Amino acid sequence: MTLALRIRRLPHADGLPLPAYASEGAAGLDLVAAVPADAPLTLAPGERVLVPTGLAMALPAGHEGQVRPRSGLASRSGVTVLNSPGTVDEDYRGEVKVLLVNLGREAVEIARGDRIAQLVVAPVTKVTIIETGTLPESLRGEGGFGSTGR
Ligand SMILES: O=c1ccn([C@H]2C[C@H](O)[C@@H](COP(=O)(O)OP(=O)(O)OP(=O)(O)O)O2)c(=O)[nH]1
Ligand SMILES: [Mg+2]
Repeated sequence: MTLALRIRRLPHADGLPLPAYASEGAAGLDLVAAVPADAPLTLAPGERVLVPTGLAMALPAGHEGQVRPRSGLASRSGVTVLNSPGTVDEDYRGEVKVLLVNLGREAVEIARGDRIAQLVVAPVTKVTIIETGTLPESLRGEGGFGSTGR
């Protein structure tokens, strides 16, 4: 099934490709950096930066956008999405931005049009909160954080 994703291009995304699936079966739409052509970003080791995509969107009802790292960029240079997976809410109409962090040992340059992350559109399950004094029993109980062994 294919849903429509309405995207508004902001002026600084002029001439850049819209998010696109890199292959027929790709799960994520690649997002590109909408930084000025004459002012690439340089990410020093340990530095983080909010990178503009130049795009605003209206996600399909009942869906979110997950901003995820690209494994190639991460393995090559150590650059990943700091708040991974970032959450784009269905009702967000501002510019989608990508919070990159350089976990590598060398500075990395991010130029206009570089594919920096990918957006996975996923259904959201909504719940109704019911406060209660007792929870249903379970086999696991309160065991967690390694309780089943290494
Ligand atoms: O990687 C991200 C994460 C978030 N957002 C935008 C869309 C999202 O709908 C909004 C809020 O994100 P989130 O709820 O993660 O941030 P918050 O710190 O809780 O801010 P808010 O108080 O605005 O919800 O910021 C992005 O553009 N990129
Ligand atoms: Mg929030």
